Amino acid sequence: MSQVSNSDASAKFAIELQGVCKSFRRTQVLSNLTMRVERGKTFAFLGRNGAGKTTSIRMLLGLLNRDQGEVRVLGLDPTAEPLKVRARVGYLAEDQQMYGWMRVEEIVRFVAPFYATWDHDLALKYLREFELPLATKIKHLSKGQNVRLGLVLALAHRPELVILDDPALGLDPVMRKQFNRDLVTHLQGEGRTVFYSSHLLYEVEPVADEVAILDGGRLVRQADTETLRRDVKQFVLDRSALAALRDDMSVLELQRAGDDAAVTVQNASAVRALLDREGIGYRMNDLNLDEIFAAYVAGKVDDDAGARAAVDELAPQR
Ligand SMILES: Nc1ncnc2c1ncn2[C@@H]1O[C@H](COP(=O)(O)OP(=O)(O)OP(=O)(O)O)[C@@H](O)[C@H]1O
Repeated sequence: MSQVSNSDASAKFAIELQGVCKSFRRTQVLSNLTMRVERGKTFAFLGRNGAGKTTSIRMLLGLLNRDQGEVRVLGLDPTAEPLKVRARVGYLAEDQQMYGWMRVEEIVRFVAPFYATWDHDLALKYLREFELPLATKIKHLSKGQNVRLGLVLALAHRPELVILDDPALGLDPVMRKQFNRDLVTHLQGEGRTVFYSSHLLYEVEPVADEVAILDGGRLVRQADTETLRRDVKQFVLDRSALAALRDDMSVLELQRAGDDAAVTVQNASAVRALLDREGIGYRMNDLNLDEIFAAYVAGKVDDDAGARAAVDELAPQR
């Protein structure tokens, strides 16, 4: 089993979780979560509501203790050194509430002293670029302006790692797009690591280098986006051909389409080679990340045995 890093300066990974478990009372919320985020990457942390994303993020920030396992953020244990971690991390919470009575310019001055590395000129630059009115009280900002202000406060101390917890929650589709554009413009390409949690895959698809899919507190897949697109495909083939593939498909989802079966697999090149070898006709469909995400979290197939049972159910009886 690999070990987590112990030196912050040399840590290759901005985030490392090793065998992390967490329960609230008797409910297990995270089960043996192991995940690594390389520095400089934009990493999408995906899961449906309640999958355990916020719980994981609270651990990364040292706000919550794990029951088991190891956590390192920039090489530091956030439970042991929460302040050191917070000084180097920018954090934007979902639905972040700020002091409504403060003016934009006041909250920037209020937050600045918490960070030794605060760059006031940078804060002003972001405020200008995001067209945030300095003299307006926070309670009078629109939702979109509020999220952008949160981003300014999360970025102006030039953090090495930025953690965004469903940041675009509650924004309309146009604002979400704009927010992602802001993100790309201001974060990517500066060597920063961005850890972006969301339950909307299409939202992060254009910006993510790598994706982790969390389902019911378990990591079901971590891969770079290109690999996911290459490996996960849908095959449409005659149901009678299913039996030949029964033991060699890594099935995520299986649907009947008349006499055909539509099978989403996570080992497309192997399945393709097998079908070609067996002379079985098929159509192979590319999937977008939304469809891939749905196959992992909504597909009825949990494991190899489940996949075989599903194939048997769908294959025509002899
Ligand atoms: N303090 C707590 N006490 C009890 N249960 C909790 C607590 N915090 C979270 N949970 C439960 O843990 C599970 C995971 O919650 P979490 O907020 O981490 O999910 P999430 O993936 O961030 O979901 P969302 O997208 O809805 O924010 C949920 O079932 C939630 O009800």
